[in-house]
Amino acid sequence: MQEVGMKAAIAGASGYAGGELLRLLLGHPKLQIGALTAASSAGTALGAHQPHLPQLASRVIEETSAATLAGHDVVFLALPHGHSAAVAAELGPDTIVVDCGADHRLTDPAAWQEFYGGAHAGSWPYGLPELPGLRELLKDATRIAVPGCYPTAVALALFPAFAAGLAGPDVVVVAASGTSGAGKSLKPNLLGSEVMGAVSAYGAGGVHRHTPEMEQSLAAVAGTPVRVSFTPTLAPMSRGILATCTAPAVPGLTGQALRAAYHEALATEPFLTLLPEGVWPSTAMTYGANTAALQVALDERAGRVIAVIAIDNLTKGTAGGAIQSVNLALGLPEELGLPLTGVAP
Ligand SMILES: NC(=O)C1=CN([C@@H]2O[C@H](COP(=O)(O)OP(=O)(O)OC[C@H]3O[C@@H](n4cnc5c(N)ncnc54)[C@H](OP(=O)(O)O)[C@@H]3O)[C@@H](O)[C@H]2O)C=CC1
Ligand SMILES: CC(=O)N[C@@H](CCC(=O)OP(=O)(O)O)C(=O)O
Repeated sequence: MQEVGMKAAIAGASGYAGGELLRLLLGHPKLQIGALTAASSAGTALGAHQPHLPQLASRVIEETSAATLAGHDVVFLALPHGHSAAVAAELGPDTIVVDCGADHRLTDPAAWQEFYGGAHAGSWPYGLPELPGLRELLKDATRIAVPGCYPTAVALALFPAFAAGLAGPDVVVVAASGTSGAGKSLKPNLLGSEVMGAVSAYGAGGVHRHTPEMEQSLAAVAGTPVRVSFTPTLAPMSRGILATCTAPAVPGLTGQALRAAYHEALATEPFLTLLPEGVWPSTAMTYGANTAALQVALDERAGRVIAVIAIDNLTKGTAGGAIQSVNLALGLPEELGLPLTGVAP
């Protein structure tokens, strides 16, 4: 694979995920920014949509088509669900195609049908290198399915417990997300006056489309089916996810053994941090960084493992995670061009 002067196109360049891809790619030493494409904003300057990226302000957005995306080493698709498969099918097998949407994440067509509906496009290597076995799979991959933002948080929070056989398959997750998780288009529950000054639940009762994706990842680690009860909430912030994930503790588990398992699983992971004992994750710790901040505890009274994680939904939860997987696929250092530090306070 060529290593210098590689070009990346971004489809969906006017959106939130596209904007975060561009922000990170501007600092990537091996990937140059090629075509920028979208839909209704085609023909307009990027500066009208991503004013925080002045270096690219005069670049003109093109229509999303096989022709505009051709001739790139990497194509990032940051399009609404259901729009990636047709575009990807027209791109050559040597192009690395990265789907930031959901189209290629689920391996089970029945789960796709239940939660998304319509034809299942098939599954691609899942872009979460930290999960057992996936880092190897992503090396030399030419098609990559970027995980959903909530499923990224939940899989990273619980994989150490499942990999060590310390948790049972009855998972409960309550997670708060910033509003950028919903994309740029206007939605009634996302108007400023609905969001400011309030945290609200939505998509509860087993209906959120990220549920089967969480179950798929955790089952692969556990080697047994896993059930997830997931309740998302919206928090009055633009970015960030804070997920509290719990699962039954295996009999006899001690807090010390649980912590040791997390310590071991995370020790060599460049983007994952087990916080010092007593320090709990906050979304501020990972703002704009491709990192995850974790804490774990054993609730002895309830007999449950409690794992809390913070990520930035647009960075580790989408664009940063996507570039991390592309680095692997290109044989580059996994951390290349990716921020490892948050912003404080
Ligand atoms: N936001 C997040 O935290 C996360 C997002 N994702 C996924 O990334 C993808 C993009 O999300 P996000 O950036 O938030 O969404 P936005 O709504 O912010 O942006 C959508 C982008 O897609 C373009 N677009 C819309 N319809 C079409 C079409 N028919 N053909 C080509 N381009 C089109 C839009 O262009 P135009 O402006 O011209 O209409 C825009 O650039 C989605 O699949 C989303 O689920 C994944 C993980 C997290
Ligand atoms: C806050 C908010 O609305 N979040 C979105 C999920 C974020 C997202 O982009 O989902 P994908 O990764 O599947 O694209 C939601 O709950 O539908």
